[in-house]
Amino acid sequence: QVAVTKPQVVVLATGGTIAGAGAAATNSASYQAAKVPVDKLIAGVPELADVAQVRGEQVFQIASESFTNEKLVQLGKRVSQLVRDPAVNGIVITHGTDTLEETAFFLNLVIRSDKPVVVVGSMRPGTAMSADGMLNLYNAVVVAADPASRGKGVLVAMSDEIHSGRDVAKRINIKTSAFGSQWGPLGMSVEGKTFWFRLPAKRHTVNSEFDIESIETLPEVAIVYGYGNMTTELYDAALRSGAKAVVNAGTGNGSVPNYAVEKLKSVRAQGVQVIRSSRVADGFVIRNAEQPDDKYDWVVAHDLNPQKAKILAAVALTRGVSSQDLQRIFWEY
Ligand SMILES: NC(=O)C[C@H](N)C(=O)O
Repeated sequence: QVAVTKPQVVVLATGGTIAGAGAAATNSASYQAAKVPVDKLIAGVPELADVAQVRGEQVFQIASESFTNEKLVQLGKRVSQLVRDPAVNGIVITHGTDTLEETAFFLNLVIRSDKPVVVVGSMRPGTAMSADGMLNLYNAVVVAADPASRGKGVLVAMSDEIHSGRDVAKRINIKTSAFGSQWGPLGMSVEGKTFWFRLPAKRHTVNSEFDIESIETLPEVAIVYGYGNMTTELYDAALRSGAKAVVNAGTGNGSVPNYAVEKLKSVRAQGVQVIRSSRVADGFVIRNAEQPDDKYDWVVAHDLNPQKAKILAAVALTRGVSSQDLQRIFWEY
């Protein structure tokens, strides 16, 4: 009998609700995130051994709202190291769901490998009734172990769906079906198998011009939320914070109130990039509509939500790009 070696999958644990614990089985929303260590998470799903040779590494133990740029860079460098190990077939990252879409997009931009990198979280702690973490983790390992997942960019496995790390966003915070993609999921995982329906059209991972190996820090990028009767002093605060770019999470098509235009022009005049994005959940900003972006030398975020636009701007600005180049990057990634 020939011994069949299973694919090697490394689970990098960072905390979140998937590692959370509550006082009672009825506590689906009140619990402490980032409590359960990675080995216990893996041991909790013995079926993982049918899919892959799985080993865990505890990178952080935090709720994802506490992720910082330093932690993003540290995690990215560890992923990059592991994917260059010929013995490793795929990576799973367990992560809190609050900023999961930011980390997944960041890795999608800077990991230069076609090996599957899959980010996963849960909406209920493992101690709750109908906890979703076990199946999500199982599905994530299935996706990471499957050669069919290669070359599709960083993926997110949540609630049986496989999403592109670029498109996916947390859309509701009280349901297990919390994540969705504006342009639909790429596929599904069902009973240990993956099913694919579409591919990402934007540049990612192996085709990216960015590489975590040459990134040591990320510049500050601030988001200013647009609303009726908004306080334009928020832009001043962004400048004081040392931001190299300001993402305007504008109303509608990234619109800017008439009383805020001069302020934003002065932000740009001080060498800070201005990126028009939309506060609409599935927003899509058209260049030179609402505001004359060519004239003001502003950039539009295309279909990226403000927090994704922040990630792309931070990665692009590690290179000190011009506003024209920044706009090209926003069309291409
Ligand atoms: N569902 C979760 O994971 C929420 C938690 N606050 C986190 O992002 O870590």
